[in-house]
Amino acid sequence: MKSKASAPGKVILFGEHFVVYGVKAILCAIDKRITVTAEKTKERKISIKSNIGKLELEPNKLISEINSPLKPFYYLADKIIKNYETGIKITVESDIPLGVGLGSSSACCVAGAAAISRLFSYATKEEILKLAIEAEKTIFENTSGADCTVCTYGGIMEYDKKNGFTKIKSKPNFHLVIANSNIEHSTETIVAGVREFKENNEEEFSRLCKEESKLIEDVLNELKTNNIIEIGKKVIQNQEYLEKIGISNNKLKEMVKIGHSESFGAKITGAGGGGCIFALTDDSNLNNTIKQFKNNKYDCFAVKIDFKGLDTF
Ligand SMILES: Nc1ncnc2c1ncn2[C@@H]1O[C@H](COP(=O)(O)OP(=O)(O)O)[C@@H](O)[C@H]1O
Ligand SMILES: C[C@@](O)(CCOP(=O)(O)O)CC(=O)O
Repeated sequence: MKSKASAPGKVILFGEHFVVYGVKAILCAIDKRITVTAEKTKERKISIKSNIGKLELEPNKLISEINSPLKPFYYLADKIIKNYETGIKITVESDIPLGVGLGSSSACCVAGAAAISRLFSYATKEEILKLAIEAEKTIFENTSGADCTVCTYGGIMEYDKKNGFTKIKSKPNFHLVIANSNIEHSTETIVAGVREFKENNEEEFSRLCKEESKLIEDVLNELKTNNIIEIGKKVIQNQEYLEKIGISNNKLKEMVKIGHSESFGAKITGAGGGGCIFALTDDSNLNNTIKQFKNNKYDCFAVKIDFKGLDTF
């Protein structure tokens, strides 16, 4: 018997970095997925195969001793097979580029938790989310859980540190054109850089947090009526705030400019310093926005918001 599950990636639409200091952020799931297949094996081993490599180990190893990007899967399999006399084989298929802020790690943890646990018993989405966050902590100890939450439930969510997650009811029909800078970035290093900026510019940073909060409230209002033109203006404004805190660079600025030329607005998504930007479009300017990136030799692809979240089959 095989158990299969897939989970979407995500983008941060608004509020990255400021969210670390208590401001709300808005995230959405995207229609690019990771699919995980799990099956029981007679031999008591955990074997994992993915496009990024392979791992085969006995159960009961210490997670801290495993030096592999596949360790979240090992963590999940080891935990779940503890009470059973079985081995497990896991296969990962992905259409989410890795390490550029599009939530590949959360999609892996959510799809992995669902595929592996449902091989043995029915687990609710809440239980799967809890397991997925534990697995993600084997890579990022300080994860807020926001990414795994949006990958599990799909749609658009607001999130803040104090109040957690609230699903946003509207179902906007926009397309996001995502362009990849192909510059690797470390979220941790960039978050530390922003902390330094904050410490050296307390007043300015506090003002920017207030402006970002106001911007997010405006976006939440505009989302009720799907006002893409106004939302696009907020995208541009949010990018200005991100520039001020120093997470942009010449390449990202150029990409934002290209994205902006035909769309309603473009900004960095995620930590910055590298990774991706998105341009907000609808049917009227989607193709021209893609054309602009392609003419300038940038990798890009269009996504829509995923309203399904975790899927098991
Ligand atoms: N195709 C894949 N196969 C196996 N693991 C993956 C895959 N894609 C992502 N991962 C997991 O997610 C981690 C990447 O996480 P991260 O650098 O945060 O990227 P992202 O920003 O895409 O989430 C990898 O180290 C690995 O643990
Ligand atoms: C910069 C930050 O706000 C988001 C980081 O996003 P990502 O890892 O690039 O998806 C950090 C955080 O919220 O923990």
